[in-house]
Amino acid sequence: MNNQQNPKAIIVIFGATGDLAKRKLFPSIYRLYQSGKISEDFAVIGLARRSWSNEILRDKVGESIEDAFSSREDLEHFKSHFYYQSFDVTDSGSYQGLNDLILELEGMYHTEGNRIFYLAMAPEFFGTIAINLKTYCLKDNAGWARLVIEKPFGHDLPSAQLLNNQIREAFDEDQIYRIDHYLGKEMVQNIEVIRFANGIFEHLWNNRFISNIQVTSSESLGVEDRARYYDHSGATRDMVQNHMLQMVALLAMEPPIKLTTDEIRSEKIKALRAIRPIKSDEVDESFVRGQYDDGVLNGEQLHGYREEAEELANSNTETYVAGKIMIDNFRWAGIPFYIRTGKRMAEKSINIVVEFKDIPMNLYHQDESDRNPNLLVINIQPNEGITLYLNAKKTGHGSVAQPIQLSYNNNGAHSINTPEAYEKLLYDCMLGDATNFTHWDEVAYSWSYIDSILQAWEKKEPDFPNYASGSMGPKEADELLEKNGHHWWSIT
Ligand SMILES: NC(=O)C1=CN([C@@H]2O[C@H](COP(=O)(O)OP(=O)(O)OC[C@H]3O[C@@H](n4cnc5c(N)ncnc54)[C@H](OP(=O)(O)O)[C@@H]3O)[C@@H](O)[C@H]2O)C=CC1
Ligand SMILES: O=C1O[C@H](COP(=O)(O)O)[C@@H](O)[C@H](O)[C@H]1O
Repeated sequence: MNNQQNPKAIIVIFGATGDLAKRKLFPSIYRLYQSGKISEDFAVIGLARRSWSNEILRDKVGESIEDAFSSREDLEHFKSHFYYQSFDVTDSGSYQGLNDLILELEGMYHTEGNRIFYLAMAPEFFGTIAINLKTYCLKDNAGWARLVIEKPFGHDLPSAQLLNNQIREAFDEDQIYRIDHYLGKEMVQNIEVIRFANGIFEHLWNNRFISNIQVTSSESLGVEDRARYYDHSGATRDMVQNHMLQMVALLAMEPPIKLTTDEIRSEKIKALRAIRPIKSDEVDESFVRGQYDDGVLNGEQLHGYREEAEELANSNTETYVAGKIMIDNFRWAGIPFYIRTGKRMAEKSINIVVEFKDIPMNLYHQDESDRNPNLLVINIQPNEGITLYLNAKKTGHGSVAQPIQLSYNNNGAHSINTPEAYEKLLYDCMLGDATNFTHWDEVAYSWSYIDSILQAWEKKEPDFPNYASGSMGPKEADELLEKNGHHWWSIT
């Protein structure tokens, strides 16, 4: 890892006219600039087919950071670092022109040959771009070259493997930065610190003391204007294969021997490898899928998924998934990791609940139903913080125990913090720190796990829609936990 604090680089964004660039990348680069993390020595080249000019790109950049800039002068100066080139990634002639522009800007901005190629485009282009960058010697320069790849990384294991082979023809594994923006979220990064910097937790972090772990990422938004992508993907590929399994890996992994990229990744890989594969005839016992119907959320009447766009009218794509993941290793044997994620649910919330086992003889709660197990809750979004649920004496009532909460609130400047996550990850990439990016082996184990679930589902037509917009998902997701004597904890 390079410890240089003000990295210098040319950032080339493939797909600069798109949604991701506008909503996440431009604001993130601005915040890095504003906070002094990148100095004057950077330039951004935006590429896409439409015939924009530098001025048009700069205007768009300005619009995307409208609420954030500190002064007009500062904004104009920042925007002047942006350059646009009309570019078709499938046209080899374009790459020579890009090379010329990069060389010119490297001279102007003294970026020492450091280059980031950020692929903010549909994944079918990733392989072509990577190979062309090699063919036209764009990656063989005096400084470092890094390739940032957006999700989805493939559609299943074979397509991900194919894509990876194409990319690896041009770039080494340590030059590839596969983005999972959940790994840039402050409280997701906090999981390791909470676990490995606190004796009270790490000693209890196993199947002797933990009853179950629940990971929820619920969204109140629906499919919005991403129907074409989403209907081809569904919640399992969109959220479970990456974000949800990454959080499970961080919760389940063994302590790394050092806080280095390789050691942390190696422990995450081992955790993912230990996930028990699901046999196709057992999928229904462990996984539940759903699709949202119409319903009411915050007083607003909402359409069901199939009414959101014409092409969704007969869709059987799942917008909700809940599952029970078992990890077959010494630490976790027998302990379920429950996950759930879905669109158009009652609220936007990402949280982790670690439910501890009860003590052998509870003197204060003899009736099973009125026990309050100790919980460790990690709130990731929109609230950021940690809460420990304990039992303490009820004041003035003899020996009556009541649940209390010890809370730490980390809510800072960012409540809905996706751009902030991108900002951190982009900076990590500039520093050469790949810890919070996914290694190919993590991607491969995750696909291999979910492929069997998806294949089983493909064979059976679902009974959709099966949950109301504004609810917490289908009732089968509650039954999934009830079978084991558990229930979802409702945490806000
Ligand atoms: N948007 C989001 O919130 C998220 C997006 N992602 C991923 O990021 C990537 C980009 O997504 P998003 O920005 O939403 O997609 P968009 O469809 O909004 O943008 C696609 C971009 O690709 C350009 N493009 C398409 N074909 C070509 C071509 N042949 N040559 C050059 N440029 C081309 C388009 O510009 P033009 O038409 O001018 O050529 C446009 O700039 C995808 O992989 C997506 O899955 C991941 C997480 C979240
Ligand atoms: O990757 C994705 O994530 C978002 C949810 O991200 P969050 O940071 O707001 O939790 C999801 O809406 C989208 O469908 C998916 O592609």
